[in-house]
Order: sequence, then structure tokens, then C-alpha cells
Amino acid sequence: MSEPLLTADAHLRRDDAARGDAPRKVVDVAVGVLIGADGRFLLTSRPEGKVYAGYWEFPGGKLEAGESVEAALARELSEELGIAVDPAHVQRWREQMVDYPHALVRLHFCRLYQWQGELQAREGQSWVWAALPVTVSPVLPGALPVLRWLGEEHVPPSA
Ligand SMILES: Nc1nc2c([nH]c(=O)n2[C@@H]2O[C@H](COP(=O)(O)OP(=O)(O)OP(=O)(O)O)[C@@H](O)[C@H]2O)c(=O)[nH]1
Repeated sequence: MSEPLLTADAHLRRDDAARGDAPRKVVDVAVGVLIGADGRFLLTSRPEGKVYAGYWEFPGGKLEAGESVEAALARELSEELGIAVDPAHVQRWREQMVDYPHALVRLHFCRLYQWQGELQAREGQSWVWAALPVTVSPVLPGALPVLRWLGEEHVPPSA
């Protein structure tokens, strides 16, 4: 399901249209909503050195050239958290475009109930198994809609 465009931190925006810049390229991002047996979901903090460092988000990252969302998510979760994911277990959920001052991103949110291995913070990030309402902050603007969807929709603890 595709959601309406979300504009984040508009006050930081350069006015590209007024400057006559070319339309911005869309960056595709695979994002995992990992749901544990108790129904809690995984949030990770963005590592130092990235935009919005310290903000809480769902783990994932940009697709490489020619990569599917499922394969990109499996790769990112291995690189960031050291867990093994079978792309066949990745369940596409919703798509959200977010217009940030730094990038225009298309977030492919996927649900995931199965993976192998223990979590490791391979990029120095923190993680938390969260429930609603979340107690960590700040949450990345592009992760906020997921919290709303999780609240609106009954997400079974296992599937
Ligand atoms: N992983 C993740 N990214 C998100 C979420 N919400 C959201 O807007 N984004 C945006 O999606 C983009 C993901 O980029 P990233 O920097 O995490 O990806 P990456 O690890 O491939 O980046 P790098 O290799 O350039 O460091 C960022 O612009 C980030 O702000 C989310 O919940 N999870």
C-alpha cells in the first residue's frame, strides 16, 4: 500500500524549484519491522556520522543497483545487526515517500517474523524491543508513520 507523501523538516529546505534545480532523484530504502514472539518490534538508533544520528528508526538501508527490496533488507540486517534473513520471509507491508531536506526517499517497509542469529550492534548503534507507546526519542520523521500503522492495525505476534 502506498501512503501520501510526507514532508519532513520543511523549515530546513532549500527551495530547489525556485533555484531552478533539477527534480530530485528518489532513493529507494528497504526497512524492516522485526516483530518478536511477544509482539514487540525492534527500533535501532542511527549511528554517529549519519544524518539524523541518534534518532530512532527501523533497521534497513538503501537499495544497491539492481537489488530487490527483499535482498537489500537481508543484506542490511546482516551488515548492521549480524542476523541472517531469508528474503522469502520478508513480507512487504507499506510504501512511504518522505521528502527530507537531504534526500527524497521511498521507504519500502516490510514485516519480518523470522530471522536467525543473535542481534549484534555492528555499527555501534543501540536497539530496543519496543511496544506502543514507544518510550524512546527522538524518532526519525520517516519512522513515525509506522508507529501509527502498528497502532491502527492488529499485528499478530507471530505469523
Ligand atoms: N533505515 C531506515 N531509514 C529510514 C527510516 N525512515 C526514514 O526516513 N529513513 C531514511 O532512509 C534513508 C536510509 O538511509 P541510511 O543512511 O540509513 O542507509 P544506508 O545505511 O544504506 O546508508 P549509507 O550506506 O549511505 O550510510 C535515510 O535518508 C533515512 O533518513 C527508517 O525507519 N529506517
